[in-house]
Amino acid sequence: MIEVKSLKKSFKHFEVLNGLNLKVEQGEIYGFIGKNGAGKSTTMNILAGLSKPTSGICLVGNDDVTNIIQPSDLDLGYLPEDPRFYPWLSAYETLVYLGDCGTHKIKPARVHEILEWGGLDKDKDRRVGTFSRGMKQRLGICSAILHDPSLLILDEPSSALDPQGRNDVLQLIKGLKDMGKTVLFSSHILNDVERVCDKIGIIASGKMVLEKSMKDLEESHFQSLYDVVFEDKVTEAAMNCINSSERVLGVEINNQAMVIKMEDGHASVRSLMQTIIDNDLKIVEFSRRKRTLEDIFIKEVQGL
Ligand SMILES: Nc1ncnc2c1ncn2[C@@H]1O[C@H](COP(=O)(O)OP(=O)(O)OP(=O)(O)O)[C@@H](O)[C@H]1O
Repeated sequence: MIEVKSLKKSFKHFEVLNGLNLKVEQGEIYGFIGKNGAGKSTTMNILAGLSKPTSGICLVGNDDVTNIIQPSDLDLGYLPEDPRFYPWLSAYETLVYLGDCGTHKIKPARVHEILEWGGLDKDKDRRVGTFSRGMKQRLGICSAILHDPSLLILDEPSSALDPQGRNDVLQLIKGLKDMGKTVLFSSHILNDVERVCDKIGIIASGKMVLEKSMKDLEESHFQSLYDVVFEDKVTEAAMNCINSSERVLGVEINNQAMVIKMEDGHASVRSLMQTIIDNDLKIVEFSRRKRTLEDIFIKEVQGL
């Protein structure tokens, strides 16, 4: 759906994108993350046909956006970082107005359908100037989807919102996937990205430093550390037994909670379990520690 290769963009002598590669498959929710000023909006503006790259390939669907003359010809919906609306118009009037602007003339029935989908049907006659940030952001997503595009590019759709507002927006993003849409969205809130994305891309120093599906990421970022909580305090003898058992590299204990560092490989857990059973220790919790997206993000952008 989106294929970006060796994308470069400079503002006068200031190089923001320095050979960025990015690939979004059809039907995917893609989380685009990076530090402030990393170049996320710059990339998204180019993809939406709103800005020209210095060089590189940028395909969106069947269109080469580097040559696009009229951005509204593209089969995509775009939500800018800070969407603005006429405060004196109601939500309904806003969508009717926007629906009348482009090449597609949107019918009132579609406006009602989209307002209902965005959870704004009850507030459709209220002036947008009285809307909360969360409502404005939902209206922004409704505006982006009004003409039923295949791809949605959403610049920080949830970042300025409270937990309820973020949850509402994330639910809408999931709803877009259920409709078969492809979504590329940027965010600073890594927890939001983890909740809804199929794939993530981390941009740093003008390049993509990591691009992986969440599934691959989860598998490759498991650590060989196990957190075990026992029902009773572990005796020194039992602890020594675990510590000296096959494939255990180290043990830390704090009352009933133990952190066990193992050699890599699935067989390790079986031998650890056997040692625990042999020592007649009752387990309350047993989990493998995973690096969070935040750990991964910090590691990838560190020192660049
Ligand atoms: N029109 C412009 N002229 C000059 N510099 C620009 C222009 N647009 C963006 N920049 C600069 O390019 C860099 C990347 O900006 P961009 O908005 O793409 O970053 P971002 O990753 O979206 O950041 P944020 O998360 O803060 O929104 C920034 O240093 C910004 O100041």
